[in-house]
Amino acid sequence: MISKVLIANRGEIALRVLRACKELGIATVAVHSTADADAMHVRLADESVCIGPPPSRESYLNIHQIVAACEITGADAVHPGYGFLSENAKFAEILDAHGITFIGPTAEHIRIMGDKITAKQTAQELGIPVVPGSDGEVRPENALEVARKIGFPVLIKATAGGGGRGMKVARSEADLDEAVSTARSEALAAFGNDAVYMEKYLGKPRHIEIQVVGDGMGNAVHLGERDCSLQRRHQKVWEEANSPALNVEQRMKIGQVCADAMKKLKYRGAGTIEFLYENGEFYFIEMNTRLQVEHPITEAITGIDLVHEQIRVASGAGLSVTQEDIVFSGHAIECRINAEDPRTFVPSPGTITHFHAPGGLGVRVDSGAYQGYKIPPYYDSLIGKLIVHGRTRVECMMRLRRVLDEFVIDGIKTTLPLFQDLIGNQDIANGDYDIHWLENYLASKT
Ligand SMILES: Nc1ncc2cc(-c3cccc4ccccc34)c(N3CC[C@@H](N)C3)nc2n1
Ligand SMILES: [Ca+2]
Repeated sequence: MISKVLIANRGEIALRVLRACKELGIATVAVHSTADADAMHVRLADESVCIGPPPSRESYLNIHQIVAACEITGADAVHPGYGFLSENAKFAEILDAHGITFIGPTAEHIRIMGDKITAKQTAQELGIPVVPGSDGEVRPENALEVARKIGFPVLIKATAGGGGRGMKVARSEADLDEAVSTARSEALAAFGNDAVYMEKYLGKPRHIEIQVVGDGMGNAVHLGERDCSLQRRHQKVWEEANSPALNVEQRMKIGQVCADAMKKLKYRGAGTIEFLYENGEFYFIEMNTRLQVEHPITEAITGIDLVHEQIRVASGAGLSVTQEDIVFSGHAIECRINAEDPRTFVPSPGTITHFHAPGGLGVRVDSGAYQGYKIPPYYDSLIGKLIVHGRTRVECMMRLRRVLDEFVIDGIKTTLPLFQDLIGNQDIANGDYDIHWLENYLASKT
């Protein structure tokens, strides 16, 4: 059984993990940089340890400091949150070597899914539908042959990439050589690994991901999908559960395919299987071996606390639910609130002079912000997540409209006005959008 969890993260997700630990009666250790000393989760934690100066690589990414903080406090488990070290196989291995429980998948599974070529090969072996493409790495000498087999347009992706980093489109044979050599050199520069692979480029897909949880012993469940198509420069802005594009049959089918795959893999912990969805077909692109920012909308429609499940599984207690126990109820939408200008998206750090979170039935605000809190400029600009649930998408949208007008954050600029704009848009009301919709919409407004 786990007795003390060190939360190796900051901001809203650190508070989120702390809340789950407290509900389970588990002691909490917060770690923070000097810039986050007055963060909400540091105040609420049973203990806190300063692990370094503001730069992430000297604090939240500093494995030695985090392991030292475990030794000092006697923490017997670490929750990595998302980002930072959450998908760092070496970190998981080092914790294992110290006898400290890593609340997440095995280092082996983190590694397999972190390499996008092995991730795709593994997905295919497990019966998950994938995007047509190269079976493994492509090199300059075989790129043309592979592209002709796939058919243009093709997309070149870095195997060490993910989240949209290191991708190049080639629309014809004339573009191919340059696309491949540019992708390889950028991948080498960004990830220290120049291996690239090739896929059929899908023009107007939605981005739909399936939440799964496994107990590491061959049991696994799916918790439905999240539609994350509304993105800007690979930063998700607005996410929904369910997807407006799927019906119950499709949901159950792709969910079961993913759950069965996780059983075969004996996957341990929470995970997200990412698909592109186009013309009624699902195409696997990546798997994330971490809890994701947008997990609360899945919690809203299932009533299941995903961090509780992660901790249960890590402690060997197994899943608290079987697939039959899971009921999907209603619709949820998450709006990511960033300390950014709502039109230019330029970061807007500073001190919050007024903070009034909305409330009422079906309203959740996950944020570590408060009146007088100073947003540091060193980290990403997410300051909170607004999650709204309703019995139907229409009711959810009506509630979201009311809530957006109630939310007060003064002293800095935020992206709240963007959502007040989107909530009145006909395409959004109809759920009629793909991965390019938001960037096209924003471009049409300038
Ligand atoms: N074969 C093929 N065709 C089109 C694609 C288009 C994207 C993509 C491109 C641009 C924005 C996106 C937003 C959400 C999901 C995917 C994208 C894409 N991504 C971007 C991030 C990473 N998850 C994979 N892969 C693609 N793969
Ligand atoms: Ca990913």
